[in-house]
Amino acid sequence: MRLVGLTGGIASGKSTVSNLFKSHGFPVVDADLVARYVLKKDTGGYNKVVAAFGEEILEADGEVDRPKLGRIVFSDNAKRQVLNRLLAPYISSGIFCEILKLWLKGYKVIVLDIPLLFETKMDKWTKPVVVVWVDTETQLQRLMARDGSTEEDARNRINAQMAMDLKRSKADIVIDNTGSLEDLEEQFRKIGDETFIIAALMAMRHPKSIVLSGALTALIVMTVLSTGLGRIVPNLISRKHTNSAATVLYAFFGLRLLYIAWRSDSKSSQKKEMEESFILTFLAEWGDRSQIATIAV
Ligand SMILES: CC(C)(COP(=O)(O)OP(=O)(O)OC[C@H]1O[C@@H](n2cnc3c(N)ncnc32)[C@H](O)[C@@H]1O)[C@@H](O)C(=O)NCCC(=O)NCCS
Ligand SMILES: Nc1ncnc2c1ncn2[C@@H]1O[C@H](COP(=O)(O)OP(=O)(O)OP(=O)(O)O)[C@@H](O)[C@H]1O
Repeated sequence: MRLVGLTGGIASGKSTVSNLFKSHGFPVVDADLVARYVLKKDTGGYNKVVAAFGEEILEADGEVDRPKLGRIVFSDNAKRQVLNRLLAPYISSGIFCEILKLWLKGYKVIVLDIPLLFETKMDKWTKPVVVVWVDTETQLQRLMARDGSTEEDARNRINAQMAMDLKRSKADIVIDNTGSLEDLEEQFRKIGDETFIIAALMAMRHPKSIVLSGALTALIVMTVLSTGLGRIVPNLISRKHTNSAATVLYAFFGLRLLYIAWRSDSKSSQKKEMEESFILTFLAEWGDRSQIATIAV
C-alpha cells in the first residue's frame, strides 16, 4: 500500500486539489474531517477539550463553537499546543481507521490530505509528498474571502503553521496554486502522470518487481528483435564481435548504474532501475548464445 501525502498552508488549495485526486479515482482521507469528528459532542476528544477550555467554548446545543475556539487557539500559541496535544491521539487513530477501511476495500494508493503533515511528522509515512503552494499575499486574500475573517485573524491562522516556503522545500511534488483554477487543473494534469507513475511504482511492494518487469520486457523485445534480425540479416555481426561489444557495454552500463544510484535520490533511482535493468538484460542477451541461436534459427 502506498500513502501519498497532500499538504500545504491554510487556504493554499488542498481541498481543491484533493477533489481533483478524487475525480481521478484516488481515495482521500481528509484530516480536517477527522478532526471535526473527534470534536463532536460527547466524544473522547470533546470531553478532554471542554475540560481544558471550559464550557464557554460551547454553543447552546452543547456542540463546540468552532469559530470561537479557533479565535482562542490561533491567537495564543500555548493554548493551541494544548488543543493539539489533547486531540492528536484521537486524530491519528481516526486517520489510521480511515486508512484501514480503505485498505480493506482493496485500495493500494491512498491520498492523505493533512494540513499539519510536516508539523506532526506524519510525512515519514507518506511518499510522495505533494505540497500545494501559494504566495502569502494570495493565501491571505483567499483565506479572508473564504472565511469572511479579519486580516488579523487570517494572519494568526497562517502564522500558526510552518512557513509555506519551508513546506515547499520538503515536497517531492510542488503544485503552484497562485494562478487560476484552470491553471491548477492544468498543473494537476501534468503532475497527474508523474504522481501516477511514482505511486504505481512505489505501490509495488518489492523493488525487485520493477527490475523483473524491466527484464521481462527486455527479454520479450529481444526475442522478437532477434527473430526479425535473423530473418533479415543472418550474418550481421560476428559472434566474436558481439561478445566483445556486450562485455564493454555491460561494464559501461553497470558502472553508470552504480554512479546513478550513488548520485540520485531513491525516487528517481527506481525509475532508472527499470530502464537500466531493461538495458542490461537487453545487452546481456544480445551476446548470449540463445539469442544467436534464435537469430540463426
Ligand atoms: C481550532 C478549530 C476548532 C477551528 O475550527 P475551524 O472550523 O474554524 O477550522 P477548520 O477545522 O476547518 O481548520 C481550517 C484550517 O485551519 C488549519 N488548522 C486547524 N487546526 C490547526 C492547528 N492546530 N494548527 C495550525 N493550523 C490548524 C488547517 O489548515 C485547517 O485546514 C479546529 O481547527 C481544530 O479543532 N483544530 C485542531 C485539530 C487539528 O489539528 N486539525 C488539523 C488536522 S491535521
Ligand atoms: N486557483 C485558485 N484560484 C482562485 N481561488 C482558489 C484557487 N484555488 C483555491 N481557491 C479558493 O481558495 C480557497 C481556499 O482553497 P481550499 O479550501 O481548497 O484550501 P485548503 O488548503 O483546503 O484550506 P484549509 O487549510 O483551510 O483546509 C477556497 O475558497 C477556494 O475556492
